Amino acid sequence: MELLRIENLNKRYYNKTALSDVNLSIEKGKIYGLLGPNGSGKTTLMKVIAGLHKQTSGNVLVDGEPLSHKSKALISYMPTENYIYGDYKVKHVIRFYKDMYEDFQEDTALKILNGIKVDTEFRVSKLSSGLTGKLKVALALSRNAEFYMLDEPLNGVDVLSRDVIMDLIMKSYNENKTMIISTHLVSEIEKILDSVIFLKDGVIELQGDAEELRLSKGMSVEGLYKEVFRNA
Ligand SMILES: Nc1ncnc2c1ncn2[C@@H]1O[C@H](COP(=O)(O)OP(=O)(O)OP(=O)(O)O)[C@@H](O)[C@H]1O
Repeated sequence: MELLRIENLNKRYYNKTALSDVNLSIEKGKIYGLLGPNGSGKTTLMKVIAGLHKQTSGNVLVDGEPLSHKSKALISYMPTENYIYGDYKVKHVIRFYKDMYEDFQEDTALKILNGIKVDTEFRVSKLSSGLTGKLKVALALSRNAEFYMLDEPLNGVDVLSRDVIMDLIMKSYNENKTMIISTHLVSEIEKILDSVIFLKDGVIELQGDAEELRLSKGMSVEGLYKEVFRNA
């Protein structure tokens, strides 16, 4: 069943075209990889879907309806930038999320943070970049949302932390949840993706089922990515 439909979406910042005639259908219960190099438009696309940027033209429909307060509440969006106030202790961030989001599950957050050894008495500014990355993902996944968008969750964290983050994503996923994960670290993320979207200079270059693409093209998604973006 379709959760999100994007029709003829264009986004321009002044004279820069960030997204050009994007058409997409996102089905419920799947994990999508939004893959592309720096500047390809991944963050812009997520911000438009999250309702944080207004498109220049085109339609974004969630459950068949244009973006609204109601549809935005279904989406748990993790921005790529470090948005958490550094002077807060982790426990204050949790309180903030609890106040901010009706679907935030404090017990889940505390369990995840305990499991990944993030002390809630710690100040956010004192966390390593690996722990900050894990905290951001843990907060986004602790919302009982229908639709998760994680923008570059593997960026700036070491290889071991990447494994922990992927494990968190897989443990919180179930067939009632839909996820879009953006990254340029394709080899790491490939194994958890059902479907892939290649974005190049604001244009969807390729999209499809990850397994079907591997079979039809005779290579991994990473191999395909390198082929498509080699001259980007
Ligand atoms: N606020 C803005 N004003 C002007 N141009 C912008 C703005 N935000 C993004 N852009 C431009 O739009 C294009 C797409 O940027 P975007 O951040 O969406 O790409 P991205 O794939 O997420 O890249 P990255 O991985 O570097 O975050 C880039 O050329 C970028 O410079």
